[in-house]
Amino acid sequence: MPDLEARSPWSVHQGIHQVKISPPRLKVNSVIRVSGSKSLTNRALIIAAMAEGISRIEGILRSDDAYWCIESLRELGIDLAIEGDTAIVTGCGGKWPAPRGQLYVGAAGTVARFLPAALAAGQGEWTLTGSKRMSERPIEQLLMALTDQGAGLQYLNQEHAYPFVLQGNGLNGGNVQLAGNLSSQFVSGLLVAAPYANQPMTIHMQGVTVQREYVNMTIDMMRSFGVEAAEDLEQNIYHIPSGKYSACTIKLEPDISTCCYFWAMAALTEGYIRTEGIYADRTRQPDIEMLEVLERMGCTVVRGEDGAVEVHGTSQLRGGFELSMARWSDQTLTIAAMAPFADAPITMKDAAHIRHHECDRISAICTELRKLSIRVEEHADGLTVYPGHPEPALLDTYDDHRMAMALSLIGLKAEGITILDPGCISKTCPDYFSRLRELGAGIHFFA
Ligand SMILES: O=C(O)C1=C[C@@H](OP(=O)(O)O)[C@@H](O)[C@H](O)C1
Ligand SMILES: C=C(OP(=O)(O)O)C(=O)O
Repeated sequence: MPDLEARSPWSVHQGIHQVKISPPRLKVNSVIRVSGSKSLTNRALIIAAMAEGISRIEGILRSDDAYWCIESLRELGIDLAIEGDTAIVTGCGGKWPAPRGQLYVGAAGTVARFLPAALAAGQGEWTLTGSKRMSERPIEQLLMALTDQGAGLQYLNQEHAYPFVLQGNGLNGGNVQLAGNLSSQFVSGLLVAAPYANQPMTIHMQGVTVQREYVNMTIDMMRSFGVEAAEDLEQNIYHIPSGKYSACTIKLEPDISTCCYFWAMAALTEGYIRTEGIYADRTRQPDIEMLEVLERMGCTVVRGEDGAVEVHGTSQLRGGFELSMARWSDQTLTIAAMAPFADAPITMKDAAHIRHHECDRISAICTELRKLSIRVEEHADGLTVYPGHPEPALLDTYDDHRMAMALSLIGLKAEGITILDPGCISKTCPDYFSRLRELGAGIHFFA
């Protein structure tokens, strides 16, 4: 059952239980403007809230994940105005105006993992709660590190999990050990808060950090607000000097994870999609890797100097390869949805940690592809999908926006695809189905 409490006032399709997607009569052919990156939006909002001065963040994402970030910051006493897709944030210099409060993070991993460290750097006591799924997602390694750094933690249900009461006593700084094998968000959260520690901090990462590009996005955002964190890949450490963020005006890149669905639509329908505002050779967003895979599948991709990306689809998608999703695992589901239409099997691996995302994504996508009579093999860290003709089916989406958006792609090529709980897309892309309709797909909602 979806946790509807996590659907914010910015969510859509309330009371709609199913949506049937039918293939467009014509090939998609459109220019798409995608909203700001969810990951960049929540980084910029939290850092701006900690900064000295008033920041202007242009191109924010208006979705559930951003909404709960904004609401949490307002609950902390931050003066935060939203004008269209611009946020004006009056920073507190690391001293949260409201030293007590109830913070709800929804289903947003970025808020759930970034806020605790930012609070621990301050003084106060707050109760943090989240969606049902958030209480099942890993956060122990981060909370252990914060405890070592001086935070007080009282768990209200399961140990080392949401919900909990956090007492901020300031961060000690110095050496911190942290693992990144379950999520890159733990180190991102600690990095964001580290400048406000009582002394410079050195984070010693233990082993491999998944989706490490997101940590680079964090470091870049910190730099935009005036703090330079140093990364030593050899020693697997991050060193953060003491300091404060300075307010700035920043324009956020579009969300490339969302762009991937539209690029996939061109691939699947032998159509054409142009997105703008993305400099493919400069972005840190790891899902940009999708473009190379679309080329490998036979599409033509143009990476414009002007920030335009064009994807031209092909009559027959090519398969017969294996992909490591370690760097860009959010697109595992998108690739899996396209794979039945390739001419040979596609294997995705190195994505075990997505079993801890909005749902156990490997198990979920295998289950739903089998409902479509697609042959699929589940592996501990991924899956192999074989070519096939999806049969009509009613598909579950597990309260997971990426399950809903990926499975909907199948409806652009196969008849009879209906998915449950379309509103779950509100986590990062509330206008997804209206966009699909604009592109010519048949979209029929059922209460
Ligand atoms: O830091 C971020 O903005 C994100 C990090 C990744 O999570 P994990 O590192 O937990 O896989 C990614 O899947 C998520 O969509 C956004
Ligand atoms: C895993 C995701 O989000 P988060 O971890 O930020 O909730 C996602 O958007 O696919």
